[in-house]
Amino acid sequence: MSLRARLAEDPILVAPGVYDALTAALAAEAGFEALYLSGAAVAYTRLGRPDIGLTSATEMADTMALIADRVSLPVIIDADTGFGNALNAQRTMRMYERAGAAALQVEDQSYPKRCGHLADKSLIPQAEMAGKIGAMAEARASDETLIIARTDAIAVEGIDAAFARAEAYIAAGADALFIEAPRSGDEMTRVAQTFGDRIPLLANMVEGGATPISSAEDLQSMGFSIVIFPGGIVRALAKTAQDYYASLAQNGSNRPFGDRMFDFGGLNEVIGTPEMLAEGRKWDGSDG
Ligand SMILES: C[C@](O)(C(=O)O)[C@H](CC(=O)O)C(=O)O
Repeated sequence: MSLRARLAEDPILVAPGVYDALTAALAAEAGFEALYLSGAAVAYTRLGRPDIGLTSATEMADTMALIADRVSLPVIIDADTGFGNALNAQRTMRMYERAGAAALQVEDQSYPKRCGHLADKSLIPQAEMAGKIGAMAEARASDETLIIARTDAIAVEGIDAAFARAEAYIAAGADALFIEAPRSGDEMTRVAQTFGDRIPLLANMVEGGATPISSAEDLQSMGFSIVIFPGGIVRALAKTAQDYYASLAQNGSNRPFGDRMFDFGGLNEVIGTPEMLAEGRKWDGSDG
């Protein structure tokens, strides 16, 4: 089923954040139907730096291609601002589509952008963003590659302006809508009531961010069609890594941490080592 068709159906699509082929494989194994390749998670892990527009389109496209080579799930990729004007956004669309993305999320921040849950954001004009969406729609090779239009206007211009921008982005051809960082349950409900029955709506759950955390079930009953948990995996892994290194530094051994980590065989199972070695033997001429 195409992502577009899936978004028209219940239940809400839960797309966990991933940032490389390993996290994508683990999320696929857990049974998710789609993945979210988070720009924040790539900045956190590849650069060890915040989500403030430092990562490049090429780094994201490379990551996307590695994930598409490893898992066959649809991937929603964070295209940030499209990395410039409409022409840059068209190039980003073509690159990400070739790398295997099923949907691109593009936002109306001015460059350099920042995480939607940080202060001091700024926006490009509404008409310029509408043009960017139209340009991306024209550049895509397949109409099944979805454009998820994000507005960051709530924190900058207020919720009414955010809704006006969202209307313009729908008119420009957005396939789904992402109104970033509603600040209360009440604002979440307003977003859902205004748009939920007209276009697939995305909810963004950032632990400790501006929006109260709700369960997928509650978001579905509000009227949302997709929920992403973009950075949760990095927050979970970073905490484990910090504890792991502290334990190793203190003990000079991994033994005290043993019940919190895979051993050699355990990780090999996860990454498919037995299957790959068997596949290699099938082709290496050793079977006679
Ligand atoms: C969705 C997001 O664009 C991302 O990069 O994953 C971020 C999430 C985050 O910073 O945790 C966002 O701007 O909300």
